[in-house]
Amino acid sequence: MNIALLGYGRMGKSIETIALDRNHNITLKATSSTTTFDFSETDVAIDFSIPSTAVNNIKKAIEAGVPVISGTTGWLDHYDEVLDYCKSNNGTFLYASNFSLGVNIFFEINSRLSQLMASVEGYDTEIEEIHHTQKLDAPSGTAITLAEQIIDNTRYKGWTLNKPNSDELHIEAKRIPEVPGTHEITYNSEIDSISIKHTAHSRQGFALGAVIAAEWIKDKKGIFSMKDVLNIG
Ligand SMILES: NC(=O)C1=CN([C@@H]2O[C@H](COP(=O)(O)OP(=O)(O)OC[C@H]3O[C@@H](n4cnc5c(N)ncnc54)[C@H](OP(=O)(O)O)[C@@H]3O)[C@@H](O)[C@H]2O)C=CC1
Ligand SMILES: O=C(O)C1=N[C@H](C(=O)O)C[C@H](O)C1
Repeated sequence: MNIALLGYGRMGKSIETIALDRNHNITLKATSSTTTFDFSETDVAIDFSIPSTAVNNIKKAIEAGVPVISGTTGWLDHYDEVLDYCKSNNGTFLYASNFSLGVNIFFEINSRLSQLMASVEGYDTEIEEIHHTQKLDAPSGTAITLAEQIIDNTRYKGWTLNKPNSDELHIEAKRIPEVPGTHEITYNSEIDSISIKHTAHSRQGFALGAVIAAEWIKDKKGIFSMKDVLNIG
């Protein structure tokens, strides 16, 4: 399979290593200085770029008739616009805030735990995410997905990075050098605490998940999620 990498930073390079190991070819390595995207030999585009350029990258791939998967975070205010663009161009698109198998299992656990906690009184919930200091967005896309699951199932009406009101779920975003990505959800009461935590030890899981998603989506049409790829949940 021929893969175009839209973004050739930490993730783009990790994806390249795994894609080559799995006998794929890289046809484009786009960075901030790339002026033209040549998709003529491309089967699937993988976007891991920066929040301000992700929408444009995704639309360019869709316009060229190339299925595109995006792991870039921090652009979700434009998510519906991208879905509309994909539908009106009969394109193929998949976004995941986190491509690792472990985190996608963690999403299922988080959803179930929040359903259980919904009927129990006396607990306050908090999410903590820790990432490397180069990360441009806060909170992480993964923390937003986790928060949305909790909000869907419990008394919380929204999330905040600031001091929360009683109906707001607090997300604490910490930046520490070299941390690939850690997410912890804690339910605290006077009596006890319940925590679940996912710790990425490297970027390998994110990159492998992205390549598996690209292999899966290659000849498909429509809008998909990692639940479709991994057949979980
Ligand atoms: N969903 C998931 O599983 C994961 C998501 N992420 C997300 O992926 C994104 C990328 O992360 P990471 O690789 O660490 O970031 P990096 O900063 O290492 O890489 C970003 C890349 O995007 C490039 N870029 C900037 N502007 C453009 C443009 N106009 N067109 C194409 N490429 C461009 C940069 O080019 P240049 O080098 O010239 O600046 C760089 O190569 C982030 O949003 C991060 O949150 C990260 C890990 C996992
Ligand atoms: O920027 C990162 O590095 C990561 N970003 C994603 C996010 O925002 O959730 C996924 C992962 O945690 C690493």
